Amino acid sequence: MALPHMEFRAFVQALKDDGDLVEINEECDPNLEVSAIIRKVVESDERAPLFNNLKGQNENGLWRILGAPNSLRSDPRHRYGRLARHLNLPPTSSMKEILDKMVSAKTTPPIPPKIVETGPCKEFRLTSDQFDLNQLPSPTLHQADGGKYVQTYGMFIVRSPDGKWTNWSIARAMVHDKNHLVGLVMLPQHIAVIHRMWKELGQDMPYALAFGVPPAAIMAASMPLPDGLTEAEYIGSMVNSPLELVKCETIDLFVPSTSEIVFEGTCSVTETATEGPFGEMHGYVFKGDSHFMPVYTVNTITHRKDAILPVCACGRLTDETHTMIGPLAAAEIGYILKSNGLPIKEAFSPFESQVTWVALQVDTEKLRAMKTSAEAFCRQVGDLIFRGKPGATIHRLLLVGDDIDVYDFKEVIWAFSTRCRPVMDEYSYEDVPGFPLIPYMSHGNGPANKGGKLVCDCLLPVEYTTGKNWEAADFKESFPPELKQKVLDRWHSYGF
Ligand SMILES: Cc1cc2c3c(c1C)C(C)(C)C[C@@H](C(=O)Cc1ccccc1)N3c1c([nH]c(=O)[nH]c1=O)N2C[C@H](O)[C@H](O)[C@H](O)COP(=O)(O)O
Ligand SMILES: [K+]
Repeated sequence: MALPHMEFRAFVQALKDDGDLVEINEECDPNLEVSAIIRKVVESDERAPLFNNLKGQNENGLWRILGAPNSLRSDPRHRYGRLARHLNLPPTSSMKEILDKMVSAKTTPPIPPKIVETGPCKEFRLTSDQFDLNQLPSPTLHQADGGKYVQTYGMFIVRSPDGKWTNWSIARAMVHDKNHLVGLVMLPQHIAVIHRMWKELGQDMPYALAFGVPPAAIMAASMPLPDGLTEAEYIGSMVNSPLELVKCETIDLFVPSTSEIVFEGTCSVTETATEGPFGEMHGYVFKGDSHFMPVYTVNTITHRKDAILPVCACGRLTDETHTMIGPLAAAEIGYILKSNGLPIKEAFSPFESQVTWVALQVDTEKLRAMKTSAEAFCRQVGDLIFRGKPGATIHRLLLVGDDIDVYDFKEVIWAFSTRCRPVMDEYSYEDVPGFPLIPYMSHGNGPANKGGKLVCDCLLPVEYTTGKNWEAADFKESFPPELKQKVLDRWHSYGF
């Protein structure tokens, strides 16, 4: 068996070996029961549920469901263990180590994928008359959802008409009828950019939707990597070995050969249908909140025996939309700022902000050398991020000093609450694209797709000029080292 980051089934085995999997063999109903269990799991950082016995499974075991594929573990020492297993990192890895790994391939040469003749994803093949997406165990995730969201953790594979750019990304899709999906295709996402290219040609866009892909691939699929970059090559470089891809049956695209399930077909550039409502990443489902989105025809399904469909039952904290979308955008944002010469050390999207914020740790010594003003610096950061794609889902950028650990929300909210004077230290952006999924945008008082963004300066004025002129009134900073050591050494003998 391959390594966990390179084959989904090996990844599931690794979770089992880690004691991070609960196999449920009694029959479960994909209509809400499965998702209710997953929601309870992700709201308590419980072990990932593998549903082996779903109502509606077909004679070849199509399909089982793995819930919470990339959510959190309750043991603080292994908090991000599931994410670490996606990248062949130790389960004790920190979010910093995980995100550093995701940007590590920025400076190494791409490694193109290797095409293989066949693979496990070809074990079974169903033509469109041999399956009905409503009969297969497509899950309904929230009672107010507009349909069965079968696609929440699969990977869309689409290619520009000139064949130069193959984009891998996660975008949701629900069952429309026995052979059709309808899915969210929304700018500035690359799937929408490429969809438009085909639309201009007047041709439907060929797509593959691969479920249960190599975990390292799904991480890159969820990251806003640069326009034109082919994720397969980036991932190859990141894991330092070529991904193995196999040709689709009916279209000229390639999928990871060990994928659990592959849908193949075309995405219409003319036909739309109602998509949503959907219990979304910010934790809300608004009744009747549906939009017209493109229709995907599913021509063929190929799959492994007893294939596993990974499912993200998203909503309130903490599921894959929080552990991946915000942090991976933060990683790209941090990289962009650094490569533009700005003195940024770390970038993270706090879960507690429902991943609508990114906190940026500033190297204030380098900042002081810039002899810049707060306004100029904040505008430089805001212009670079809010006018670009990686910042699309982020509505607040918080600039914090060297003493603040951006991976620790208690630190971030302390700096924000005490060092950022409301309004005066905040720089607004009303003329940039907004993220319409956030309720104060979609159901708020202003335009849903424009503005509502801030750069919040949580650096005190001295941090721009002469440096930190305070001591934190806490154990760490308000006592001499030898006294602190004495207290620590005697802590138990005091009686604590
Ligand atoms: C991990 C995850 C990620 C997304 C989504 C979900 C999960 C689990 C689900 C399916 C659960 C929810 C869904 C959303 O409803 C959340 C969302 C996020 C961002 C934009 C729109 C919707 N979604 C999604 C998403 N991108 C979207 O274009 N429609 C999507 O449907 N994303 C984010 C998307 O993958 C990232 O932005 C990538 O950078 C996209 O790749 P590039 O275009 O940059 O190459
Ligand atoms: K991507």
